[in-house]
This record gives sequence, structure tokens and C-alpha cells, in this order.
Amino acid sequence: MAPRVLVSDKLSPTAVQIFKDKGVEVDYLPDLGKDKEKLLEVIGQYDGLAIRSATKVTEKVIDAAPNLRVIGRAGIGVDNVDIPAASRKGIIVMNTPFGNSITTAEHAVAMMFAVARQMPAADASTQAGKWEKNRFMGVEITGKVLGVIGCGNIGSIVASRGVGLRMKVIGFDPFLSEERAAQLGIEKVELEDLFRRADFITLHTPLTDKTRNIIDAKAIATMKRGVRIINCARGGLIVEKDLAEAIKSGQVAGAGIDVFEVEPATESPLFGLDNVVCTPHLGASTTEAQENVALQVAEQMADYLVNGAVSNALNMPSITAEEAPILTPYVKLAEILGSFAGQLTEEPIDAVEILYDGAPGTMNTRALSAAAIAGLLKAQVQTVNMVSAPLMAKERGIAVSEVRRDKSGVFDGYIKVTITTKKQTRSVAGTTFSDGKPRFIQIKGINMEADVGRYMLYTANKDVPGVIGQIGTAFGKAGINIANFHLGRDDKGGSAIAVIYLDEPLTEEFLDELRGMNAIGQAKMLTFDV
Ligand SMILES: NC(=O)c1ccc[n+]([C@@H]2O[C@H](COP(=O)([O-])OP(=O)(O)OC[C@H]3O[C@@H](n4cnc5c(N)ncnc54)[C@H](O)[C@@H]3O)[C@@H](O)[C@H]2O)c1
Ligand SMILES: O=C(O)[C@H](O)COP(=O)(O)O
Repeated sequence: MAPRVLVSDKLSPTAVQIFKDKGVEVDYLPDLGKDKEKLLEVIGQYDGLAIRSATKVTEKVIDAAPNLRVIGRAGIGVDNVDIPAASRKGIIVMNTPFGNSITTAEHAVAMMFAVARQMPAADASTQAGKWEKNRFMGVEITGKVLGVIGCGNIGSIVASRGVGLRMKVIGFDPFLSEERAAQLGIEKVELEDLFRRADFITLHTPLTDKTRNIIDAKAIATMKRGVRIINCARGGLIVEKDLAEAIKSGQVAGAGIDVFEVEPATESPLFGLDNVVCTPHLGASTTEAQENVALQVAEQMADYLVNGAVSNALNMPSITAEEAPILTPYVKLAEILGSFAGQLTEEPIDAVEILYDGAPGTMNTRALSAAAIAGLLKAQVQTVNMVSAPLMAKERGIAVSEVRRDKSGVFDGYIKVTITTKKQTRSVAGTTFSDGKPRFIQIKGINMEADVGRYMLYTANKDVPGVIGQIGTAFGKAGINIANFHLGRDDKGGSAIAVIYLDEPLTEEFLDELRGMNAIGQAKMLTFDV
């Protein structure tokens, strides 16, 4: 059945066409996102949800969406999506990180000019027939200091436009390197320095606990008198009432505000003040940007729903469409190895180490590790998948580590999953052959070569004569057919293991009978998703 996607915000028709072309059924209901109740009612039918900023994807929406596999944000900010709730349910959240950057940067620059020359007020006055030539005295931008807070995609573009406008650009961003600053032709400074020196301040950070209220009364008091402030990033970065007071007192000469603490903003302390220019979250609203983000989000979502390719996901490593078929057998292998370890472990897991030897070490190991952890946790949480697994492991206090090394044995490469609990360390290794099928090659340090079946009896026993006969007799008596039998041991008379493939799972009674045999230490029925 074709996957179904709901588009619940206004998107370019390009998105709808791309979904259809790629074999995805699509319902385009651009006003639905604003109707919370209606969204809750219908979301259960969909595999994908494409949104902009109007649809609020809360935990409640996610709980009402048992089939949802992907949320695609046609734009950058995902503060309207409860990502931890989505991750817990295994839903991928993706955005389009570059599609509207230039457009938003241009909006910030336009705001800077609009504020410097009081364009909107001058326009309104002129069109009202007042001709107030003396009222609208502006300032030049050339030679002024532009302070950019947040020098990521958009901030860097604004910075480069500022340099082009012959401004002196200074930037604050904890992740900005001196080299990158030099490349952009700007000076890297501390925030206090930026506040002190800038004639224009423009914000381009996400809204986080660190950036919330980054511009409040205290910060404004340290700024140059007559500073002008632009916010085309997120409401919540500026305390609106503090900015309003500062504009009234003349400490701040003007502000260009595209985003608000509460949106849609129908009221704000900034409304009606002289030289405050407001737009209704229009940063990304150009034909070009909307075309870019619509096209990109539809392609990304369809690629995931149809081919399993993951790009620009915020809660899952990327997997390209070219990579997906090569990675798939190793994803399966990693999941089976994790599942093997998880099913055999009955006490809390403290740590898991995933070793990549040879070929798989050159692949996307973050995706492979996510699959191994998903397999490991499946014994406890049925709904876990590659998206939710890393978060669930973290929540359970499981330390996850990855080791990669060059090919070291006869295989082109293999994966080994080692788990540590308070009582023991247990490992299982496997590889895939050219048929793409997974094989176990080592269990608990004992070499063997065994393919993977749906139902598998695992026994650990002492290496003494007669064990195989005893097990075989018990199976014969119970009329149970053995599909395949693999054995391995460490040393003569030491520890041995057997993996026995069956057509059906064994009953607990039969397992107890096996456990009652002298030489058998452990007998466990394992099930694999093959
Ligand atoms: N108005 C709009 O319509 C519109 C359109 C697009 C994006 N946005 C918003 O613009 C913002 C920037 O988007 P982007 O694509 O440039 O994001 P980005 O992730 O590329 O850049 C954000 C930068 O902020 C920096 N940063 C993080 N914490 C910081 C802190 N405490 N102080 C200073 N810098 C910090 C990061 O290091 C990063 O370099 C986002 O909030 C996004 O949602 C708004
Ligand atoms: O983060 C973004 O991409 C912008 O805020 C754009 O939001 P919009 O898609 O609702 O215009």
C-alpha cells in the first residue's frame, strides 16, 4: 500500500506534485494545522506529516498518530515539534536546513534598512499626504558596526552582506572558529563586547535555554545608546516588554521584529511604537524559498517512506539513497546481534560496545549502532526502532561506545556487540556474505558459523560426551523437528554452545526439561525478525 502524507500547512504545490510522482498519496489541507482538534482526529491515518511553523506537533498529536513515521518541516526551526516525544515513538523529524537561509538573511538586511531610514512610517505618512520631510531623519549603514549573534547558515549570510555594505561586522557564536570568522571577513567577539560596540544587532540563533531572553533589560543597558536591533530568528530571544521600554527611553533607536514571543502576534508591547518595524514571521516568505523548502521536504519524506533514505533528520543519522541498499544487510545484522544479546540478558545492561572490523567500519556506523541498540532493547520495548533506540538507551543509563578497526581476520569485515551488566560481559559477532544474509561467527568468544533462523534454541553446556544425544532424544520424543544444528566450544572439556534452528518456538515445559539435563547450563528460546 502506498504511504500517505498529510500536508497541514501552506506549502508550494510543488510538494504535492513530488509526493504524487514518487508514489506517495497526499492530502493537502493547508489550514488543518491550525485546528488542533481536527488534526488529532485525522493524524492516525498518515505515515508522514509535512508542516511549516503553524502546525504544533505536540506529544498529544504524536500519541494520536500510531502510523506516523516521519515529520517533515519545510523550513528550519523545529521548535513547534516535540522532538523527544517523536523520537520515543520512533518517528523521524527532518527539516530543510538551507532552503530559506538566503531569503531570511535578506529579510534581516531589509529590516536593517527599514529601521535605519524609518521606511514604513515614512511611507504611511507620505501616502497620508503629510510630506513630513523633517520628521524622518535616518542614519547611514556604511561604516557602522553590525553585531551578528549566531553565525550559522543565516547569520553568516547576513555577515557577508554586511561586509558587502562596508559595515564593520563583529560576530558572537560559541561555535565560530577564528578561521571561519576570518573567512567571513568578520571579527569574532564575546557577547559583552558585541553589546558594547554594535550600532546594529541582528539575532540568528535557535531558541534554546541558553538563548532565551538573550536580549533583556540588563543586556540592553550595556549596549550603545541609539543601537538598532533586528530579530528574524525566533520570538523569545528578546524580552519584548524590556525592548519596548528601551525604545521609549531612547536607549534603543529602533527595532525590526519578524518573530514574536506568542504567534500569531495579535498584540505586543512593541506595537505602535515609533520606529519599530514589524512583519508577521515573513523571514522565509519568498517564492524562491518556498519553492526550495517544499521541493526538498517532499523529496526527503518520499525518499524515506519509499526507499528508507534519511536526510536532514534531527533525531537519526542520515542514510543516503545510494547508501541505503549497501547498508541494509549490515543494519539487519547489527539489529540481529543486538537482539541476540538483548534476549539472552535478563539483568540491567550497563554498557554496550559495538566493534566494527573491516568493511562495516567504513560505513555509516551511527546508523548501524542505532540498529544494534534497537535490537538490544527490543526484548524490553517492542516499539523501539533506530530513531528511538539511542534516546532510550540514554534514558536507561546504558553507555554506548563504538570501536572501528581495520580488517583483522578472514572475513571482509564483521560486527561484534559486547554488553556489560553487573554480573557479566557477553559478546556476539556476525557478518554478512555476498547473499546479504546475516551469519553468527562468534558467540561468547566461541567461534562458529551459523545462519540466522526465525526460531532458535540457544544452549550453553559443558563439553562432555552425550549432550547432543540427550538433546536429540528429547526432541525426538516430543516430535519436534530440528531444522538446523550448530555447535561450538572453547577448549576440550570446557564450555560449549549449541544453536538449534526450529520451525516453531518451544514451550516453557520443554525448555525446563532441557534445563533439567545435567550438562546444560542455559537453554533459551530466541526469536529473530527474519
Ligand atoms: N524568520 C523566519 O522566518 C526564519 C526563517 C528561517 C530560520 N529562522 C530561524 O533563524 C535561526 C537561525 O537559523 P540558521 O539556519 O542560521 O541556524 P543554524 O543552526 O545554521 O545557526 C544557528 C547558529 O546559532 C549558534 N548559536 C547557538 N547557541 C548560541 C548562543 N547561545 N549564542 C550565540 N550563538 C549561538 C550556533 O552555533 C549556530 O552557528 C533559527 O532560529 C531559525 O529557526 C527564522
Ligand atoms: O524556521 C523557519 O524556517 C522559519 O521560521 C520559517 O517559518 P515558516 O515556514 O512558517 O514561514
